[in-house]
Amino acid sequence: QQNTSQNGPATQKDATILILGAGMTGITAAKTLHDKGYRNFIILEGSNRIGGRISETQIGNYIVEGGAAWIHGSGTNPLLTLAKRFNLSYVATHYEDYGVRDGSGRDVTDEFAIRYNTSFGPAFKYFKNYTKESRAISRTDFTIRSALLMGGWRPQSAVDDLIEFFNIDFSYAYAADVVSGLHAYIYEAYDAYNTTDDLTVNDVRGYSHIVRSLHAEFISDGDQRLRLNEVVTDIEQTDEGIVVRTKDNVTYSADHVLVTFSIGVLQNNDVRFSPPLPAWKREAIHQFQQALLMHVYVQFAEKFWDDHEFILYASERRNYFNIWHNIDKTLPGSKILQVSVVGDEVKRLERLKDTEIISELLSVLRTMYSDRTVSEPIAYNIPRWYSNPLFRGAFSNWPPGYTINTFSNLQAPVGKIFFAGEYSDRFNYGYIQAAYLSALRVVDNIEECLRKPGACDVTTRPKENYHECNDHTRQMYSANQEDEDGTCSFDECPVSSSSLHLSPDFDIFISKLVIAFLLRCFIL
Ligand SMILES: Cc1cc2nc3c(=O)[nH]c(=O)nc-3n(C[C@H](O)[C@H](O)[C@H](O)COP(=O)(O)OP(=O)(O)OC[C@H]3O[C@@H](n4cnc5c(N)ncnc54)[C@H](O)[C@@H]3O)c2cc1C
Repeated sequence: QQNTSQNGPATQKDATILILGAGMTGITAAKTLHDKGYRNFIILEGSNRIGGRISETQIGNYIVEGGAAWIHGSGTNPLLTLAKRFNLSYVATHYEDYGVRDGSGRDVTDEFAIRYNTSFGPAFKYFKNYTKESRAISRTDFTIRSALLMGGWRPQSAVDDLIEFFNIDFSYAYAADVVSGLHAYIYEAYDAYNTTDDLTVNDVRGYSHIVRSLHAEFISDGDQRLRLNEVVTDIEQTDEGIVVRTKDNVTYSADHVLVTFSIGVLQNNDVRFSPPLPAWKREAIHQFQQALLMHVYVQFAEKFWDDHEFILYASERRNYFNIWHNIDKTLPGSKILQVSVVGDEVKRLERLKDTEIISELLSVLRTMYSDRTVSEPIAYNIPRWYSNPLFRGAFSNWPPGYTINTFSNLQAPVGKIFFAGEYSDRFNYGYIQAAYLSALRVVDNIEECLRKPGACDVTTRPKENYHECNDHTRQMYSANQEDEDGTCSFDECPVSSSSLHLSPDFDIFISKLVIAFLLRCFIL
């Protein structure tokens, strides 16, 4: 491959590995490669900074988080370990400290608490148990909505809608109807971290201080291996290697490429692959979900709102400035409110002018506080992630019916093009710890490739028929091979009769057939 880079080192290829994207995934991957002794990499980042969707922004004299704002899960969460290592400042999030107002400005906090305790809370518990049980016996997928319904939750009022929105939509940025119940692993991840707590970041250096600190541990300022403002447009893979082209028509050549762009960027075809990605990979990418979330920050001269950490608005219009986070609690004296919306409402708002958005949210605040004076804000900040071609949304979500097999395809490399990012960690997808963990996983895979030249030359579809390994699946299928990630592959043998249950006679017939088939498998 000819070296056509304008400013690359004078080697046959510009680098052994090109890392595309300098968010948490890209920087963690580069640091891990560095620590393992692989130093011949180049990081290409489209924006003028590192950190990606971890991005602080200024409002008045305060620094707030336009993207990720929470450490989801304390305890042994590896993200918290990083936060502690780099002295990031954060405070506990008190979701239980809330007040609720309705569309007439009435305080309906008690009604909210009663409905939560008597109906939503038990149904939510039911859903979590049902999920665990369903995995243990390999049930097919279901939506969070169906599990909540089975648990007895039937929202009937604006207050009920708000309870659900605060507990489901505010986490997933999708409604319960379109989130996989079977693959809602985050609660188990919390269990594994031995925590139920979230932490709000309130560091003047911004949450991205963690990414910058990781970066500073292995690369010094001015090191040419990090190239900012390089928007990748094309990735071409040939037998000789991989060539990456940028918007400014600069090309970089390498043996391996790690793509860390968001699932939204990949879905939007912002980057062309040549040859095109195989169908199994495109299917895996396009069927996953990119959730939309927008945090708007407004600062006022005087604090007029209730003294709770969360101020909730029970509106007849769901997902319309319902969740207000009182930043005055996390940045005392700031007189800042953060309001969050998700989904299609984000698309609508991102198309409006800032002043139009502020005017809408002010009218909501004036409805909630009809008895008080709500003056114009003195400052505001409105991050737009959905319309930014480098992000195309906030974080990933696992849709109902999306299988573990397809998820394996989502993680899998295509030849020597590797993929990682917050969407590609099975148990923490969506969160920053997922970005971090996915980088560690993918570096192991790249290293295997580097150690055994030729091992990754062929583009193969990953194994079929993945199921979670447990006693039930072992009984249902014959040949199995347990993988490190806890999945089993059952490549050849059929489902046993126990799952069919048509009639006793038919069951016996099928059993005989299965035994004959298993014997054949065994002999072969
Ligand atoms: C509003 C919002 C709120 C969130 N809240 C939380 C939270 O509270 N807690 C939490 O844990 N997570 C949260 N997240 C998710 C979290 O930010 C992500 O999971 C994580 O930062 C993703 O890191 P990444 O490196 O995988 O991807 P990214 O950060 O997206 O990094 C990918 C990089 O690739 C670059 N790039 C994209 N396209 C190109 C191109 N064509 N050429 C070159 N470079 C390109 C981008 O500029 C970016 O820097 C939130 C995200 C948003 C947007």
